[in-house]
Formats: sequence, structure tokens, C-alpha cells
Amino acid sequence: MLEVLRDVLVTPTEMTAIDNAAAASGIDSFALMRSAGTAVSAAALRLFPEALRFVVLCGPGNNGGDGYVAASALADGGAAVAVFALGNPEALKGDAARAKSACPLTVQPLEAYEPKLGDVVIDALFGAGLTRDLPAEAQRTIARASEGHVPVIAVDLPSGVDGRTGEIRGASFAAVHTVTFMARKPGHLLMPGRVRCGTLEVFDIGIPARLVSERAGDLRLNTPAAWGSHASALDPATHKYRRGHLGVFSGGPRSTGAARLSATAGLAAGAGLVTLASPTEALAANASHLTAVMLREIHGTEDLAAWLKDKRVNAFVLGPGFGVGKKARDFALMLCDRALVLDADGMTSFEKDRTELFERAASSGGRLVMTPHEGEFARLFPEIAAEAALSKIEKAQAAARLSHAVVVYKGPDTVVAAPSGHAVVNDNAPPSLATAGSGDVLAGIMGAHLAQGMPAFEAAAAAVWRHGEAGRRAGRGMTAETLVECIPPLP
Ligand SMILES: NC(=O)C1=CN([C@@H]2O[C@H](COP(=O)(O)OP(=O)(O)OC[C@H]3O[C@@H](n4cnc5c(N)ncnc54)[C@H](O)[C@@H]3O)[C@@H](O)[C@H]2O)[C@@H](O)CC1
Ligand SMILES: Nc1ncnc2c1ncn2[C@@H]1O[C@H](COP(=O)(O)OP(=O)(O)O)[C@@H](O)[C@H]1O
Ligand SMILES: [K+]
Repeated sequence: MLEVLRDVLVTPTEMTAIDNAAAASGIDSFALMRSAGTAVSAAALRLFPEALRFVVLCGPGNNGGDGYVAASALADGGAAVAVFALGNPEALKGDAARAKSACPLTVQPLEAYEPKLGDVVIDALFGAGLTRDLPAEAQRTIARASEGHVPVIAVDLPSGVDGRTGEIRGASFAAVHTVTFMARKPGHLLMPGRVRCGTLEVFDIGIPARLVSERAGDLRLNTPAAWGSHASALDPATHKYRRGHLGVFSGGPRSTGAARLSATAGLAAGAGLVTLASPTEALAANASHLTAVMLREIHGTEDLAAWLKDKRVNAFVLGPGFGVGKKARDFALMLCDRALVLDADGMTSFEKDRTELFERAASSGGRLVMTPHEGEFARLFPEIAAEAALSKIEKAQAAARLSHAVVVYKGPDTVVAAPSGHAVVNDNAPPSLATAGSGDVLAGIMGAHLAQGMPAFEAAAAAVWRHGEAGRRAGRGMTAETLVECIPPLP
């Protein structure tokens, strides 16, 4: 993979524009196809040297063209190869027709394929050009291959995975390995497409990086490259107030744990000071569990207004275990002109009327980050959640635009989107993060970044990445408490 394209995500539409630009610049498009197909044959031989037969399934477009090139290369190398085509191979056009005519193998109809022990399938039915549900014939072949437990190598994308959304169009192969070209597509990262890809190889077929970068949008993989320049190293002469003071709001006496998790995570993630703001009746419960985190009584809006006079308290987390209702709304609106992570109950409190929150976010000049999981997203943005055609990335972007906030749409494939449309997709989170309190830890890390002065988007993206790394370090038996202990330093 080209280093400069390592974090770039390209939608299928952008990829078509890139292919067209490559052809327009005089690059031989058939040479690109040959390069793609040869890379697939090399991967097949590398991964399955013991295969008794490579079965290449070719579709009606250029993905099929890559398949014919791969089949020819494997046969040239002396492997046993069988080719099956969806539709009439004589109807192929352009480069795909040329690849088919250069392939010396007999082509049988797709329905004739009977999986055998020792087969390895090369799936070249559909790639980036998939725009609707797979034809029934392809779906039947997928079912047969899956029943036969035949390993599958996918060309560009497992057929049936939508490259824009990661959704399954009717059915899809579950590949052990996918070879894609030039850059990842959203469908390689978004669920459920991600798990259908197996290991992902991004192969440079020779389109100049400049042609790719110029046509790629503002979508990236979430790595330190997306925010590292905002994560400044510790100055030896620093003091705790320079590292930021984070305030975290506790719920009532029966629900104090969530906020304490956010607070301890905030301290572990590098905030200089963290204060837990507690209602009167929860002070005793909180005091008995806190050491490095400070405690302050904040019962109502008057207490909060008095506290906010201290500008050194420069970031807040509101929501974990806080309770849904007017108090959460009043507090959130008072905090909008500061740096605020609005999580959990904090967001749900605005379910029935979000207008004022979004208007404040637009006008106050604060830094607002909202962190919905799927259920919270549907509560706060029902009209966006209902748009079945939108990808998770597009939904997060629409929500960020509407709310004027940075939206962290959580899940295995967390998307962080800014109102400008800039977005990253995260891929380092292990499933063991799906445990009670894990989201509270994430909110605390984010709060620490805001307290340290990071811009909202970078603070959120860096927190999602550190949370994923912490999850990896904490291992399978983690709890939210052990997760806090495993938060890695900012790279
Ligand atoms: N420069 C290029 O253009 C290159 C393209 N490459 C390959 O080209 C592929 C994209 O090729 P195409 O744009 O031809 O698209 P595909 O080969 O993915 O799909 C073929 C055509 O099938 C039709 N179609 C879509 N969904 C369908 C469905 N459910 N049922 C029936 N027909 C359907 C569409 O009209 C689509 O164009 C990539 O995935 C990649 O494998 C590679 O050869 C590398 C170079
Ligand atoms: N299957 C998964 N794989 C990876 N990360 C996950 C998975 N499920 C949830 N997560 C992450 O774990 C966290 C859970 O947060 P949340 O849903 O708010 O739970 P809680 O309220 O219990 O803390 C989020 O950061 C989410 O992205
Ligand atoms: K494919």
C-alpha cells in the first residue's frame, strides 16, 4: 500500500472518478486490471499453497475482469483452475472483455459450480460497482460455498458487501482475505462488511497517489495521523492547572459509579485535575470512593453558576448516570459555551426538544461533543436514523451538521464526524469493550483531551483511539475499572 494513502478512505463513487482520471491521464486501464488480477493470484498462492483447485467466480463488470486475469495467472503458474461466470461472458465490455478473451480457460455458468473439498474460491462477482441486491443466482452460489466451507478470497470487496455502507445486499461471501486496490473503502471498515472481509490487503496497482488524494473526500481511518499534531508532549515545566481541570457531574446516590468512572478515566488520560460535581445527597457515596479525584457539591443551577466563575475548570462531562430530565437540560445549556462531552442521559434529556441545544452549540463558540450509541442516536436524531439508504458515516455527518456538534457515533465501527463533514472511522476497538461502563471511560478520556485544549474533533477521535488501545491492553476479561488502568499515553 502507498504510505501516503494509508489512512485515506475512498467511496466507490470517488473510486470511479479516480479510475476515470487515471484513464484520462493516459494510464493504460488494462494494465491496471492486469496488476489487480495478478495481485489476487499472488495472494491466493501465498495463502493457499495446498489448494487442490482455485475456483474463480467472475461477474459482469470489471471485478469479473480482475477475476479472468487472476484465473489466467494461476493457470500459467500450473495451478488447477476452474472458471464460472455470472451472466453471459460474451456480453462483457472493455477491459473485462479483453481479460476474458485473453483467458485460455473454459468458462462454465455460475449455477454449475459444485463446491469440492480442497477448493479455494476467488470471488470476482461484484466489487465497487454493486448498486443493488445480489442476483438470486449469486446468492444461491454463496449459500452453496458457505455450506461447503470453502475458503474465499475476495477481489476488492466480498460480493454482496456494499462498498459505500458496509451493508449486505441480499447475501455476501465471508472472505478469509480481501485484496482491494489503492485505498480502503468505507465498506471494509463499517459493520457488518468489515467482518466479511477477513484480513484486508490494500494493493497499489499503479494509479498515482496524487490522482487518488485529489479525488478522495475528507474521510479517514482513525489513527494518530488524524490528531497527533494536537496531542502535545508534556512540557517539563508544566503544572497541574496547565494540564486542564475537568469537571464531571455525578447522578444521585443510587447512580454515582458511572460519573466516577469518567472522572478516574479523565485523570488517567492526563487531565491535571478532575473534580466530581455531586448533588448533596450523593456526596457521602462519592466521598467514600474517591482519592485523587476531588469532590464538590453542585446541587442546582446556582451552585453551577458559581462554579463556572472559575475559568480554570475548562472542560466537563455531563450524562453518565446523571438521570434524564430538566436538571440535565439546564446544566447542559449552561455548559454549552465551554468544552462539554454530552453523553448518555445528557443527550437523552433533549430527546423531545433539541432545538435550543443545537442553537446554543451553533452560537456559543464552545466545543460540544456528543457520544451516542445506536439507541441514543435514534432517540436524538430519529429522522436521520430512519434514512435506511445512508451509511453510518453519512448518518454521523448529517447529525454533526444538524447539531453543530462533533458526533461520536459509537459501536464496533465508531464514527467521529465534525459539522464540516470531516470524519474518521475507528477500527482498533476489541469487542470486549462492550461492557458496562466502557462508554463512561470513553467520555472521561474525551473530557481530559478537551481540558488539555485539544479541538473538539481531534479530542474525540484521539479518545476513541486510546479507548480502543486500552481495550486491547486490558484483554478479554476486562471491566471498566481495569480498562481505566490500561489507558495508554497519547502517542
Ligand atoms: N481502473 C479501473 O477501473 C479498475 C477497476 N478494477 C475493478 O473494477 C471493479 C469495479 O468494476 P465495475 O464498475 O465494472 O463494477 P462491478 O464489476 O463491481 O459490477 C459490475 C456491474 O454490475 C452491475 N450491477 C451492480 N449491482 C448489480 C446487481 N446486484 N446485480 C446485477 N448487476 C449489478 C453494475 O452495472 C456494475 O457496473 C472494482 O471492484 C475492481 O475490482 C480493477 O480492475 C482495477 C482497475
Ligand atoms: N462489539 C464492539 N466492539 C468494539 N467496541 C465496542 C463494541 N461494542 C461497544 N463498543 C464500544 O464500547 C463503548 C460502549 O459504550 P456505551 O454503549 O455507552 O456503553 P456503557 O453505557 O455501558 O458504557 C463504546 O465506546 C463502543 O464503541
Ligand atoms: K468481489
